[in-house]
Amino acid sequence: MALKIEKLENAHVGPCTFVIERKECLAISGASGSGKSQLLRMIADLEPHSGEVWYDGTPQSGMDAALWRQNVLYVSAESGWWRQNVQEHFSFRHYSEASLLLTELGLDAATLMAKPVHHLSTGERQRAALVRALVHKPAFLLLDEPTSALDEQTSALLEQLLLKVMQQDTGLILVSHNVEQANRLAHRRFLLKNKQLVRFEDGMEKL
Ligand SMILES: Nc1ncnc2c1ncn2[C@@H]1O[C@H](COP(=O)(O)OP(=O)(O)OP(=O)(O)O)[C@@H](O)[C@H]1O
Repeated sequence: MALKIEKLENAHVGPCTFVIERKECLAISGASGSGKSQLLRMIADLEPHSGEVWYDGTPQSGMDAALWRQNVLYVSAESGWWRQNVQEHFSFRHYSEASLLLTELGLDAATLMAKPVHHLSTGERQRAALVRALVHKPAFLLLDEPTSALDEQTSALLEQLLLKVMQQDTGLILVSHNVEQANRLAHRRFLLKNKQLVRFEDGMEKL
């Protein structure tokens, strides 16, 4: 039950090759513009690329794109919303689970669900976007700076939730500038440098 990334490459990043198992967290850091988001977006099949990604033995090129993105789900730091109110982005069958998750993230679920998206704060929108992804129970979750708009206390709630999600069989690829957060969550850390992923441990590049 793994996601295998093989020689994945576009003009901005790669070729990158690595494997991540479910229940595992792999953190990627790197300078602004080094290609972290591009890498996640290629893995989620949201950017043209060469190379291949395999999900539990099935290649990305052999799976319907919508199904792929449900299993290998990218959550951007700046989420897109397409309807007026938050609750319109959740199907009825996901509503109670979404409410529980929003509460775990320190939000008043009923109030937030009823709000127009454009009335949410940046941090509220960021948490709601994560919940919108989690209700689909992805096998692998690709998180792009998931706490960039959150205070320390709320970030801790989100990290607790991510640990729980991992225990429930989801693999995480976490892009984060927050070293402490990467150390708390990740089993392995990588640095993206000169378009390549370099193993990174104890603040040192590992050859
Ligand atoms: N749609 C696009 N068209 C052209 N170039 C792009 C596009 N998106 C990203 N790039 C370029 O690709 C490179 C990598 O961008 P990317 O967003 O992956 O960086 P990042 O490491 O995630 O940066 P940050 O930490 O600032 O979010 C940058 O040079 C960026 O300008």
